[in-house]
Amino acid sequence: MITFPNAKINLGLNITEKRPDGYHNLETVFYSVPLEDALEITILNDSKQKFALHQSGLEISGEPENNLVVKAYLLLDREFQLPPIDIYLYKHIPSGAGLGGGSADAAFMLKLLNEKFHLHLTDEKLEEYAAMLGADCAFFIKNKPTFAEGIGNVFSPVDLSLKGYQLVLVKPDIFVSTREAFSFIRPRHPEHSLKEIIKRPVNEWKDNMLNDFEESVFPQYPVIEDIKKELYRKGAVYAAMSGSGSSVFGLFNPEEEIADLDFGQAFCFQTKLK
Ligand SMILES: C[C@@](CO)(OP(=O)(O)O)[C@H](O)COP(=O)(O)OP(=O)(O)OC[C@H]1O[C@@H](n2ccc(N)nc2=O)[C@H](O)[C@@H]1O
Ligand SMILES: Nc1ncnc2c1ncn2[C@@H]1O[C@H](COP(=O)(O)OP(=O)(O)O)[C@@H](O)[C@H]1O
Repeated sequence: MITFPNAKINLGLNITEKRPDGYHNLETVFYSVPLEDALEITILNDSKQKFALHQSGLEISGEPENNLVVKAYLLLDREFQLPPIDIYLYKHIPSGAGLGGGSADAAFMLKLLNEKFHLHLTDEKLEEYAAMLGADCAFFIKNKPTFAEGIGNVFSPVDLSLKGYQLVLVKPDIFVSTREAFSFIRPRHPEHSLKEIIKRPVNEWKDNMLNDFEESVFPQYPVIEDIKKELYRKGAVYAAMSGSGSSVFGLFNPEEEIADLDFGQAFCFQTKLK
């Protein structure tokens, strides 16, 4: 059985408070985009091992045991004693990009196991498991436009469609650690809630919607800011860093002719949103 975990972008991100547990409260809107990994599982007949992870595509740092798809499998295996499986992961979503690729893989693995092994878990239950694997992981269970608050795990639906807009995603060869990006932030409450700003027309977002991580990440990596400026020069109606970086996305009007994009060696993905 195969599935295609997709990336997300953050439309606005305000870091409002540091909590006693070291985590931060934030406000953001998660929006799914069709940049996808491929994830397949088959039953493993060699019962000496619980799982075998076969990885291809972009490299993922760390040991297989720390891969979030494995953590997702082991989490459900503890509860439901699942058969051993082969896991095939084709990685296309860059890591350390603020695109939630690892979190998407984990959430899609939970959904895949639920379906393959007829576990009958509801979306709400799957969200509970996903939240144990990463702060933004649960978003990918329903995978619909979502306003997130708390540590990024308290959700409400957002009535928003960017259908028809052209998306350009650029990821320079820079890995931003989410943990490190948080450590440079001075949290503050925004003047206007993102919940209100997101309801305004896309062409008003530029002057109103902020990603607070830009303030801490841009001075450290000016290349990332340059990409954002270039996207605006090319006619983006809105451009911003996604999550804690290092990817930057631009939204272009449906009829806009985007000319001569050249981001050198950076990973670049372009699509019309559906
Ligand atoms: C902040 C966001 C916004 O989208 O960044 P991106 O990962 O997308 O860049 C996400 O919510 C991130 O979610 P996720 O990447 O799952 O975070 P986790 O693995 O749970 O946390 C990584 C580290 O970031 C810090 N962290 C994370 C979330 C949060 N609300 N406050 C924090 O301070 C903690 O130091 C934690 O150890
Ligand atoms: N399946 C996976 N895909 C990507 N990264 C993974 C995966 N499993 C574990 N990781 C680890 O998670 C970290 C963050 O990856 P990812 O969630 O893709 O980035 P981001 O938090 O920037 O959206 C990486 O450093 C990587 O080592």
